[in-house]
Amino acid sequence: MEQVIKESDHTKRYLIIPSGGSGVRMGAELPKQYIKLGGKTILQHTVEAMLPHTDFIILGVSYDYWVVIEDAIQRMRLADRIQLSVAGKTRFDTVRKALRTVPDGTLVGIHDAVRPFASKAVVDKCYEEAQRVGAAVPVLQLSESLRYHPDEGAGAQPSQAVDRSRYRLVRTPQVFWSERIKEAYQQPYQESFTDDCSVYDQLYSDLALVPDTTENIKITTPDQLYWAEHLLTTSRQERLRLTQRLLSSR
Ligand SMILES: C[C@](O)(CO)[C@H](O)COP(=O)(O)O
Repeated sequence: MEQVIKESDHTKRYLIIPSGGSGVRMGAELPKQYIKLGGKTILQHTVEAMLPHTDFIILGVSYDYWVVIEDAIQRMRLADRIQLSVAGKTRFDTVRKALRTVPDGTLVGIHDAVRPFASKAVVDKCYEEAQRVGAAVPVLQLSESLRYHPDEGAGAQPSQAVDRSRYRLVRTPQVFWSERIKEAYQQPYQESFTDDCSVYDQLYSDLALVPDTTENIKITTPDQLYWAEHLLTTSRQERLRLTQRLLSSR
């Protein structure tokens, strides 16, 4: 008999962190998730930040870093809640492989290895909203103007201003009913799949947008390392206090 999965079944929280990327945009010798900030790799910061909000974490790791990561995990608290899965050649392959280990009828988030600053409130809200509607993603409103830039080349149209209020920047963790995103990841890869929602969109339209905080940056380029170091060395309370002081200064 076919198993019927209800909305209320989606309570267990899985999280996949694809960590097989090479990080060419950072221009460092190591992939960006293995750069150290405050004595720990960015990946370790991300795992430590996400563990309290999830039941199981699956790290998609390439064979080159397998032993090092396994060793780092052994020394972490709650190591039994983390498992490794072999990374593929692309992010899409890595997520597809890791999804094989996730049971149906659960919630599964997919989160960038280089986003260690997702807030507790936003992560919880993404899992809660995904449980309710099927999928949820943190997004940020734009505070700068936006232009549409058509393809270059002969006969190209000029660039155009667009209405920024209709657009959102898309962040992670992106959370789904596991059976839905597993089904979506059965599709062949397309270039338009820049994140997991774009894979999900092909089959489903139920997706909640959760307002994100600006701090949940993806550490991609060298200048973002400064921000990351600052965010890691000050607590949220300290930053709020400083902001209040600056706002009230004359
Ligand atoms: C998933 C993502 O962070 C959403 O904004 C983004 O698409 C990842 O991009 P990358 O080029 O794979 O780092």
